[in-house]
Amino acid sequence: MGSYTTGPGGDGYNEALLHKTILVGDSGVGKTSLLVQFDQGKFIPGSFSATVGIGFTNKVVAVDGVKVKLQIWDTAGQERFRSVTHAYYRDAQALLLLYDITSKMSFDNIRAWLTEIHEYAQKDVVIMLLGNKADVSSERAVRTEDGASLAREYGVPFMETSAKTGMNVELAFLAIAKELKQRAMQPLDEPRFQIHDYIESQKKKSSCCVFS
Ligand SMILES: Nc1nc2c(ncn2[C@@H]2O[C@H](COP(=O)(O)OP(=O)(O)OP(=O)(O)O)[C@@H](O)[C@H]2O)c(=O)[nH]1
Repeated sequence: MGSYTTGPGGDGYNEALLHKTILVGDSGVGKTSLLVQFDQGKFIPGSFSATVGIGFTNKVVAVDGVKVKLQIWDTAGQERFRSVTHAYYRDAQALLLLYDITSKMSFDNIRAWLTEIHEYAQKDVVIMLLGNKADVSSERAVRTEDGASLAREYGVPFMETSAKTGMNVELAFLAIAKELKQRAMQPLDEPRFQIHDYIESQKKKSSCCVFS
């Protein structure tokens, strides 16, 4: 885990170290689309072109007046690239694990992904489960409560997202950035930041994020 320097940055924020975050999940669940939506605020519809290998995007998020730099690695979901991506798990401070709410198989594979994560990633890595493509409600194959229940079982935060509409995309990355910043900077005698509570309170604030 990186520690922060305290000198003021040129833009009024304190300088911060880079936090490595990795997007993982089956091929086609929307990892690249989620990153493009977060980075550029757009969704590129059309034919699906699978990621080959791995690449990253740097993104700076402002958390309570502190710059948190996320280096977000987009991995290829296809099985044949798995050994390449394992090598990147070790240095990751956060992992966003995606399934597609219209694909039961991508959801069923989440347990296998979590086994891999526990095998290759650091013990204290921040994990968040995301059910993506929440905009495609007519083809839903995984109930919201099943996603929430699996997340509870593994003790990880959960939300549904849409890389298409942008629903909860910023919230997911912001929650990760907050958690990483708090872990690095929070004095020991202060109450710990609760990522679950933060996500639930933010979901309630926004009518876009309430599932009924
Ligand atoms: N409707 C809808 N389509 C989405 C969403 N996210 C991704 N897609 C579509 O799903 C397909 C796969 O998306 P990608 O972002 O390439 O998936 P990926 O997980 O990066 O796939 P790999 O690179 O093979 O691991 C594309 O056709 C996207 O346009 C979403 O939230 N809603």
